[in-house]
Amino acid sequence: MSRTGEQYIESLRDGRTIFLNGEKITNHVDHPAFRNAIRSVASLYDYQAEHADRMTFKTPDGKSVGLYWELPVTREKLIARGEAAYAWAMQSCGWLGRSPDHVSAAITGMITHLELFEEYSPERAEALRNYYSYARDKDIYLAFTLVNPQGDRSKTPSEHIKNVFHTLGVLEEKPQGIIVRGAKMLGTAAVLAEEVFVGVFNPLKEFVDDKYALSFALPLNTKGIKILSRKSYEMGSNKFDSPLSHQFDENDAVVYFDDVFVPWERVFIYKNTGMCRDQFQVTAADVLMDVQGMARYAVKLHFLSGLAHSVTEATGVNELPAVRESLAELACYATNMEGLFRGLLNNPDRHNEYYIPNRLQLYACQVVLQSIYPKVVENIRKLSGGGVIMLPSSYVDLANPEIRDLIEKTQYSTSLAPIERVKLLKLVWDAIGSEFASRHTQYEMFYSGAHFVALSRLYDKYDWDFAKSMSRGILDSIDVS
Ligand SMILES: Cc1cc2nc3c(=O)[nH]c(=O)nc-3n(C[C@H](O)[C@H](O)[C@H](O)COP(=O)(O)OP(=O)(O)OC[C@H]3O[C@@H](n4cnc5c(N)ncnc54)[C@H](O)[C@@H]3O)c2cc1C
Repeated sequence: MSRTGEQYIESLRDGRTIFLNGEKITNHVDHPAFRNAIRSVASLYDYQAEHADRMTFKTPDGKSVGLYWELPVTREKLIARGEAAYAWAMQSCGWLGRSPDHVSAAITGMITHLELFEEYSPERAEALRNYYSYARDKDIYLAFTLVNPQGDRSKTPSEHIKNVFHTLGVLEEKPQGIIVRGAKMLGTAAVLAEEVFVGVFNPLKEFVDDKYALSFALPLNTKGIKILSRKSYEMGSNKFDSPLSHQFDENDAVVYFDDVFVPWERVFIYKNTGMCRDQFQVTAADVLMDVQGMARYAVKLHFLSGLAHSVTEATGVNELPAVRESLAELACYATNMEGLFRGLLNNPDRHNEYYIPNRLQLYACQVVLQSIYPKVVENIRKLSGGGVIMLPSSYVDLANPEIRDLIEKTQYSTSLAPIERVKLLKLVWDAIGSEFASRHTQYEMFYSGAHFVALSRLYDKYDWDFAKSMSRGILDSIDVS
């Protein structure tokens, strides 16, 4: 049997250091800022255990673990991994960006290109291979921190001369490992996960920035790791008023490494800028990871399309031609993303014995994904009008007979009873207008890198010669002599 939600919850009682609202949190598992999101993840593990036949596979020593750890040695295995990601995404309607199938898939994607690590360093390759087996067999939930804190983006980390450990770097090398100090910008789900995987996404200057060119993984309760949580959207919420924030606020945090010891067996890249780049841009880390990203996004767009349709039914405008067009646009985005996701699964490349989604197609998906999300939100805002604001202050209003009577009179709809109308519009606001919603827009726009980075990756990978060959043919056929 694969791990259960309860086992996952117990594993989080590990004494990690989290700061929130001026306090060090002692029991984050039951804390009102995090407890529901943790239980939402737990329910994913329960779902996985209940549907083990299509969500898990057996490790060499017979344990059942999530398909995201499986090496895609056949096309069918790649498709099964995608379907499992889709099934998990359906459990949160796409609102859990960093479910446990995200970073685990990145590590699996590094293993498909293990020769790259072996060429670089047999010791580091062995560390990665052993870590993969360890994390897979325990079905560990990982967060990751790849991006350096912004500081001054016109400078590389070593050029921050007044604060050289602003960005995480090596402080000291020891016989048994290294001591690291400094911050990584954001660890989404760092309060929910069991371990953190560290790498580098930003460009580094070879030789100049070597001490920042690291990759390693550690349990989140390791001495010296400090998780600085952003504001919790779950805290103080309730399911009636904030149905999404209440259960799916996966949290984001600055992760600070306060002189943390990393044993060599957990170090995968040490002082090598090129490997830090190749870890995500040459191996299948990003493409396998984004099988989850694209599945989740397609599900989320379907959810948002349905929500928009429900709003227009509630306000009686759904059959107006202009409204049908707006709704069709949403359906088009959702259907296109579904197609792009399925294209990734069904049109793989081969590397060694592995079936790997096509990198150019993934890059194109990321560019489209980042661009359309704000448009989707704007579209639903337009369709919703002021209805998402004309709402009772909280569920407590319903307990007061005088206010409830007024709510029943004012929340009129031909398709919904007044309280149902309120419930629907509160859900819409939490999806498109609340602080939780706004963070989601930022997430979709940035989680795979800033837009200019996504465009640049696509530019570099695209087959311009093929594209230009057609016009070349026409141009060459024009004889001006
Ligand atoms: C909600 C959320 C969750 C996240 N979770 C994680 C996580 O779990 N792990 C993780 O590692 N990272 C995470 N990130 C970080 C994410 O990967 C970064 O936001 C992303 O890589 C962009 O980097 P940045 O935010 O530092 O933007 P910057 O690099 O500072 O760029 C900001 C803007 O400045 C402009 N700009 C900057 N440089 C240039 C340039 N050279 N040319 C043109 N324009 C430029 C662009 O307009 C750009 O959009 C998360 C981000 C968000 C918003």
